Amino acid sequence: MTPNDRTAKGGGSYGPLNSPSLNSPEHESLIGSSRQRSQAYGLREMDAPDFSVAGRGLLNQTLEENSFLYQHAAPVMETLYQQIANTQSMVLLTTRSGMVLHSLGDADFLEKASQVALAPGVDWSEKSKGTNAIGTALTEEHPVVVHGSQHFLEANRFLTCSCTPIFDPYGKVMGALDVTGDHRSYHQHTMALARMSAQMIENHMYADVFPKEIIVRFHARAEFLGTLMEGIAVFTGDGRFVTANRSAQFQLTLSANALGAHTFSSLFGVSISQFHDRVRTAGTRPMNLCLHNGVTVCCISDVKSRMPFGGMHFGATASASDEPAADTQAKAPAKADAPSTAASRDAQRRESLSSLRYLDTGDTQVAAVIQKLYKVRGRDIPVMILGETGTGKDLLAQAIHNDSPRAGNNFVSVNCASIPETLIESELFGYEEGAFTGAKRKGSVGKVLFANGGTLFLDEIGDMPKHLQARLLRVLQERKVSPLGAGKEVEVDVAVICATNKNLKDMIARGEFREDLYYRLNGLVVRLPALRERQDLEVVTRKILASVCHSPTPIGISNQVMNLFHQFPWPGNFRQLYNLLRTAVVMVGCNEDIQMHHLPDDFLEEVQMADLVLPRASVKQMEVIRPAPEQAPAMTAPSAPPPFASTKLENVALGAMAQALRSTGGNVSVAAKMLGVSRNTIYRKKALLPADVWG
Ligand SMILES: Nc1ncnc2c1ncn2[C@@H]1O[C@H](COP(=O)(O)OP(=O)(O)OP(=O)(O)O)[C@@H](O)[C@H]1O
Repeated sequence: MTPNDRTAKGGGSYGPLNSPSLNSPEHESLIGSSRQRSQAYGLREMDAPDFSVAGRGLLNQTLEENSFLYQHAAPVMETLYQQIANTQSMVLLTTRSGMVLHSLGDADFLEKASQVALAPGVDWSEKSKGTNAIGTALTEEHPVVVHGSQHFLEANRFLTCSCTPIFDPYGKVMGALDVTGDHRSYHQHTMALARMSAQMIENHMYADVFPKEIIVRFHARAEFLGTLMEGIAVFTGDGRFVTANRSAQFQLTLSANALGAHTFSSLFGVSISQFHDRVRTAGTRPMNLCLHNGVTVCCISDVKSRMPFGGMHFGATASASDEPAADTQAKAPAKADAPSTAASRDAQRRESLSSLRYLDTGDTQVAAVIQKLYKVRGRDIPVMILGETGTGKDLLAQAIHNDSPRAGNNFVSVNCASIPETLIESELFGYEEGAFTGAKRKGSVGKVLFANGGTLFLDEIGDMPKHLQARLLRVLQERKVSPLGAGKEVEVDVAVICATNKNLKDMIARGEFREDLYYRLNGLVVRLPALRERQDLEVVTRKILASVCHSPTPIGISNQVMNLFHQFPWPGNFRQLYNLLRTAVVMVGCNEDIQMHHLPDDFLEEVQMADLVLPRASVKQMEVIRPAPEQAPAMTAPSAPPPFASTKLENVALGAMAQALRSTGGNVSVAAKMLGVSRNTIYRKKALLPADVWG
């Protein structure tokens, strides 16, 4: 379904999708169709609900697959929950198939909800539970309230549920957000709250789904920018329409399908390069643009820079995919503004962008690299960055650019390994209109010219085909480019940074890399240390954690895990650490410290294969369960469990929870206090605990 279809289903409203009001004819017909489907699935009203919970492996896998959804939804769920706290309700997040991923709720109500298995790992699709808000909203791809007796299964009729699908920026359902409560506590505003929360999640996703594209946020009234009402439209670097949210479609008075035929300039009346200039001048202030339909809107755009730890800030950055079509570029592409304004802008930008200073987090090798780079700053000396995969070469290149006087112009990154060999020439050097059959109608300026005035970053330079190495060398020596089929040369002024994890000298010896190009590129050679060599592992771990966990309380990491991190060889370097922490944060839910059992099994397998042994002392420091000293129940304490057996640790944790619950007659609040964990931690494991623990 496209956003356009959603518009049709939403009855023409471009605000939050409306659900048909309770007991209206539309609502009754929707419930009626759902009941028919429930019967067709072979369900009977008096059936006991299917309580089965996905096994731990499947739940973990599902969490991992849905980690993007979870990360965006979890903080919004917290806010939503705060608004409905103490109303005998809970908030649930599900996958698009209806499996519950995460739940937050009032302790009393959670007890009741657990009786009908409203818990992570349980399937609430229509097929499994018949008419219910989650299953029905997902089937209808529309917000739905299912109240009391409208539930198909008798067992669920004490509930009132308001659920709305969550759509990805392309209009595909990716999950659902549900508020469920006791049917006596039904409130008509609950659905609106749920829908607004879902819209908040949807709007927040744009920046992460489109890290390289141009995102324009606009509204006729400046005060609506940054709110749920703002229009969001996404364009490629050369101005092609990608997608837009419902508000944008409404303001542009065009459906998503119709928008597909438009470009940035046909909708906003200015070319992308003019727009960039205006963004630079306006800074973070909204600027006025006139839409194609004559409506004037206030607009902001974050033309982005790739930041370490996932941050995004204002800046002029282009990546390999941001190449402008030749028609939007002047013959000599964008130069820096006048030096005086450029200087003050650069100063501001340096504060906000990924900068060398930002990468200096306490490792002496990195500090030495940064010192060297400061010395050549602004000298246009070619920099060659060496380092294993994932050590941050790309990030360093970006920081060098952002800290240079060229920061006001484009940073163009070309991954020589990922462009097909047949395309690399035209991608780099551009082509003239009609240069070859099938070429874009207007031709293309190519990455090198697009970087004019800025920085060209040649990543994986060792993978550049030999015949193109000669052409690149000529460009670097003569500072001129001749696009394919152009028959003329265009002057170009770029700073060049290249990176590789190959040994270029060996390649030269084997005749695979040109020696003359090597010496042209290696003005200053710097090597980024592997993560296992760095002394600032703890600092970077905490920084990454802060960036991947959006919880107001910083997430911690247990000593045991940190000890393991210190011993692990990190073959994938930062990339591996980043992905690992992102997954662990999903497992831990931003409320506790990361423990061994939150680490993914494949990582623990790697650990075992690397034959690492943790000191026994660190095993004893295990903080999975931290009982209050005086009240510690006689639990199956982990005197010395095998270091990396995550399942065993999980069992220890479950054993402790079971004992604590038994000793408190099933009182979750007291048990949680005894164990030093949150109530939600226990509820999350509820399905894995034996039935007799509940008193
Ligand atoms: N100093 C750092 N602190 C935190 N995260 C970092 C750091 N350096 C890199 N990263 C993160 O690690 C990942 C890989 O970084 P990057 O792409 O710069 O590495 P690379 O050396 O260019 O990798 P490759 O050789 O595979 O292209 C990115 O997600 C990046 O944000």
